[in-house]
Amino acid sequence: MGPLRSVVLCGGGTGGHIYPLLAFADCLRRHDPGVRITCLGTPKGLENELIPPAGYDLRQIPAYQLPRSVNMGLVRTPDRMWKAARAAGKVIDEVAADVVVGFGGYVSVPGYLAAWRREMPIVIHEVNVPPGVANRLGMKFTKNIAVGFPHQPAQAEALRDARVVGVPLRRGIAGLDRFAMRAAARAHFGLRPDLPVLFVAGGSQGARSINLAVSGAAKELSRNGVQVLHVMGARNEPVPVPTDLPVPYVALPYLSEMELGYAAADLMLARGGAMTCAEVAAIGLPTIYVPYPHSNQEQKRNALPVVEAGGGLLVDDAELTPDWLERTVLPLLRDPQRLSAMSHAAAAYGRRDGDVALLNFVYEAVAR
Ligand SMILES: CC(=O)N[C@H]1[C@@H](OP(=O)(O)OP(=O)(O)OC[C@H]2O[C@@H](n3ccc(=O)[nH]c3=O)[C@H](O)[C@@H]2O)O[C@H](CO)[C@@H](O)[C@@H]1O
Repeated sequence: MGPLRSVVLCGGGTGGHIYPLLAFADCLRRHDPGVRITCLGTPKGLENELIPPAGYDLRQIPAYQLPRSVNMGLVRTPDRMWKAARAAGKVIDEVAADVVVGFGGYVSVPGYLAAWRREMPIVIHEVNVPPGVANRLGMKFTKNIAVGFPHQPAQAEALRDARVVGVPLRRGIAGLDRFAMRAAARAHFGLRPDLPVLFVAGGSQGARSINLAVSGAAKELSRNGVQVLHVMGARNEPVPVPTDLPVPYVALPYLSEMELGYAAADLMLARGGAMTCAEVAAIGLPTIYVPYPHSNQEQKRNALPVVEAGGGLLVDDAELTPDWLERTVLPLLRDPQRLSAMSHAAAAYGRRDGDVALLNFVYEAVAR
């Protein structure tokens, strides 16, 4: 029996907040099979599609509008947020939670408020380099703040007391030996074992500008012996790819087993979502980052540190053209030493043990 009997987890809205929650829940269950795990969600959030199928109890609380700024949120906390907080409190009481662990997204604020009112431990985990509004609100109520990556000077004040624990990753990715898995992964996708592979994935939704640039470069890449594994995004209109290519170009709408894509690849082309940054860094996969140009440059700020550490390259969305890709990808894939140096730099920046490090942090917070 571990030190915890019951834990309430909250995080929702986008996958970026739910995936680390699930990886953490799995870790908790592995280490402490007797602990009761309850998750909070709102009726329409993506959490409804991801959490129950993973085998965790999801309780609904009412949705409300998250204030745009942290100060506004505290000064004029809307009635609907308190209503949601009361509903979160009911769940916390019913399951006799020892701690609330939040991963951000609007569903976590009612959890933080309810736990604060009960003077019980709150732990916040932030995946993005710049913390989101929900977590910044929560940070007013606790000093138990864990972050996925070292913070940057701009966040020094908000994250003064934060501990860097890494990002909880799915076991299939955290435990991946991509070189040992390479041949099997390439065979799985019908790729040739002997030619380099560029793996393209634009985050959980896909990215149209990336799709267009890569399909535009398809002929030239293929003529130079580069195979492409391209996840276009389930919600994106598929971009046509030339059919008469001399080497395989495999296009998919979505890939549930991302570890197979990572294992097949020599080089990745990706957005800068926090989970993607954490995953490719942890497994040491050299990556060209094309951050989503909006949302307050959040993705650029996620990708920049690993790029500055030598783990990849960064290109602005507007500059990603087929021509840029050909000029960058072809020489890189012909330079195994450079790829290997990037791989080592990425792996030194990333970490695979974020789930266990966060669990230890939670144990400490509860014991305090
Ligand atoms: C446009 C936008 O606002 N994006 C945000 C969103 O990113 P978004 O959710 O798009 O991207 P992330 O990179 O954080 O996460 C994507 C996750 O989906 C998985 N995956 C992806 C494609 C696929 O086919 N199969 C699959 O399993 C990846 O392995 C990864 O675990 O949340 C992130 C975390 O808060 C933020 O950093 C991003 O800025």
